[in-house]
Amino acid sequence: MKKEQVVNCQFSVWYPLFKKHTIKSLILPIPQNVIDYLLDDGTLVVSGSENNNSQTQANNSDSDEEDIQWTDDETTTTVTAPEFPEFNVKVQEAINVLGGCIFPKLNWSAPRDANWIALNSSLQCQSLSEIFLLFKSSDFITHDLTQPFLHCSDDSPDPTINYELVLRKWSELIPGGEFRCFVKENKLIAICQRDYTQHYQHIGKQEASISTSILQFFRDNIQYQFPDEDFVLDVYRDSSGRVWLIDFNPFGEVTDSLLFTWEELTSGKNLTANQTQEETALPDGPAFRCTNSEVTVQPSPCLSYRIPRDFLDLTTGEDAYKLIDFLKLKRGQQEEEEESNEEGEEPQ
Ligand SMILES: Nc1ncnc2c1ncn2[C@@H]1O[C@H](COP(=O)(O)OP(=O)(O)OP(=O)(O)O)[C@@H](O)[C@H]1O
Ligand SMILES: [Mg+2]
Repeated sequence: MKKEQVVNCQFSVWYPLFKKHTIKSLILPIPQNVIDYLLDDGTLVVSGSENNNSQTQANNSDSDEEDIQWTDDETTTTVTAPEFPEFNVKVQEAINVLGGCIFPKLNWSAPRDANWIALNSSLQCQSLSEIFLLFKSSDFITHDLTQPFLHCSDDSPDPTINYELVLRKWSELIPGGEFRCFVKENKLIAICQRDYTQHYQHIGKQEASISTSILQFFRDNIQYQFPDEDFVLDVYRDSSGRVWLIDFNPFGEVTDSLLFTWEELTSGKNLTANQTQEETALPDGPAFRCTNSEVTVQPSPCLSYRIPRDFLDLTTGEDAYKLIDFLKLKRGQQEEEEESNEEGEEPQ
């Protein structure tokens, strides 16, 4: 994979070319101080909300009246969230233009690994502070900011990247309608169900018509129009059968090959489909793979980014037995420590 391929998959490169086939979106350049804030590990406090300010002021006036000294601990420092008033206004205006609810991305990635941290467990945002919370919690966003050219084979210096906040109008996409398409030398060679962790009955049944409509969409609107000849295309087939463009990704290791392997895709050899495809496959059409039965259902790959279930149960206090186990464990540890302290004492 070449650095130029990665550059070409940035949202602001492809969006102007394919605007009418995808979800309405707005792109805002990100100021350097905001990038610094996103990269700063220490500042977990989330800024960007005017509501936060007014709340803090109200609290301050309360405490003035009562004159309570909450803490005199010298080690306690108050971390205040940095504010970006101008950027905040621009983002809020853009969110309003897009109908009030948006899906946020950086040049390439969405914070898919961080949705569990959001109050609604979703990537739907209505303000900059919600976007910041997701971005600051996401390894995928950090990847875009720190190593966008990982796995590139050319030694040339890294191209300069202008970071941009992409705001996409929120759309309720049904996971069973999403497909990833692999394009090599301008030929659509493979199509895969995007959410391969689940079995969707309709996909297996409608394989031929899904394949035909995606191939038609590709030929009419994408082929020879993207600045590269190798790329990965994500599409959505809505309930009326219309195909929409969702995203472009580099043709290489950084992109998840789902039910195919990169070896198969790059060599083009053994690029066979599901066994069922034999009767339905288009001659010379793309190989099509989907999850065929409940047996092959897998856990979501993003689950590993979440905090362990036990932590969650303990913090919510929902599982009393886990709390008891935890306290027993703690007591056991204390007793062990006390014993070892006693043993370690030197006779006088
Ligand atoms: N506008 C939108 N509204 C709601 N959900 C969306 C929207 N755009 C994308 N999604 C959902 O989010 C998922 C990820 O979106 P997208 O492909 O843009 O992210 P990505 O970071 O590029 O992912 P990948 O790393 O797999 O390429 C999509 O599969 C879709 O389910
Ligand atoms: Mg993508």
